[in-house]
Amino acid sequence: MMTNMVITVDGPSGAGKGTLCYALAEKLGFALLDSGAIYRVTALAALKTQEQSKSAVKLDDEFALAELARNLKIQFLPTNGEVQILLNGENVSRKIRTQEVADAASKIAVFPAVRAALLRLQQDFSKQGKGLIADGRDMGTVVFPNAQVKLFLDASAEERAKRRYKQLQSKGIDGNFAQILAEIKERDFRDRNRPIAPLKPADDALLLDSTELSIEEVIARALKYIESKTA
Ligand SMILES: Nc1ncnc2c1ncn2[C@@H]1O[C@H](COP(=O)(O)OP(=O)(O)OP(=O)(O)O)[C@@H](O)[C@H]1O
Ligand SMILES: Nc1ccn([C@@H]2O[C@H](COP(=O)(O)O)[C@@H](O)[C@H]2O)c(=O)n1
Repeated sequence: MMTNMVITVDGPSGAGKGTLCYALAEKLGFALLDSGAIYRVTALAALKTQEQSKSAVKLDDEFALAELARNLKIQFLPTNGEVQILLNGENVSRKIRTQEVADAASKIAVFPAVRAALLRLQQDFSKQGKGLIADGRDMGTVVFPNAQVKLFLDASAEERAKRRYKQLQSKGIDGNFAQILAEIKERDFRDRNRPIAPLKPADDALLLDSTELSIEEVIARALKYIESKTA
């Protein structure tokens, strides 16, 4: 495998991108970019300014959000097989996973100035002297258009909501299935219909529908495709 190889994995929320990307990074010894986490941290930073009443950055203020994104003090710290995410030195790895932050992330992600402010930060992940697995919505279309391998992982909204529901249950949280499904559909709609970098497969991406596939089957198919592209 080439040391500067980039493999992109795009798709909607809950399709299993994070699970697949983590497995691929482990298997191939590649670095990992969780671009959704970057949008989530930016959203959290904006929400935090609203807790302090002065200079609050609103979620519809494109240019204040972009300024915030440009000055983001974000760190990714590999710790015991996981990556801790720090914002201004504070570990926000758990805080960014709430539904409130997910929603806020998808609202601020519609703005071109915010996306432009975060572009270089994401592209720099490919400069670590090893291959990169990039997880997101526009990895294959905008951030790494020249990636050697592109995957688009999908699943029905109902299946993705079931997965989220189970995931919450496994953490002892009693979710509401109808509400989870509605939130997934709402985020899908925003991500797919925004004018800039909408969620869609790159022309040269392999489409993988995981609705009927186990995690192991998805990983096996992805690896087979990567091998076929790099042989
Ligand atoms: N093929 C699969 N079959 C069943 N469950 C799956 C499958 N792939 C992933 N899961 C489970 O679905 C849940 C969501 O997966 P994951 O977090 O990888 O999705 P995602 O696409 O990264 O979502 P997001 O974009 O919102 O971060 C996890 O609990 C994961 O274990
Ligand atoms: N490349 C990306 C990645 C994410 N987003 C937006 O962030 C939201 C949260 O992403 P998760 O993958 O962590 O769920 C997502 O709904 C998108 O709106 C993006 O625009 N581009």
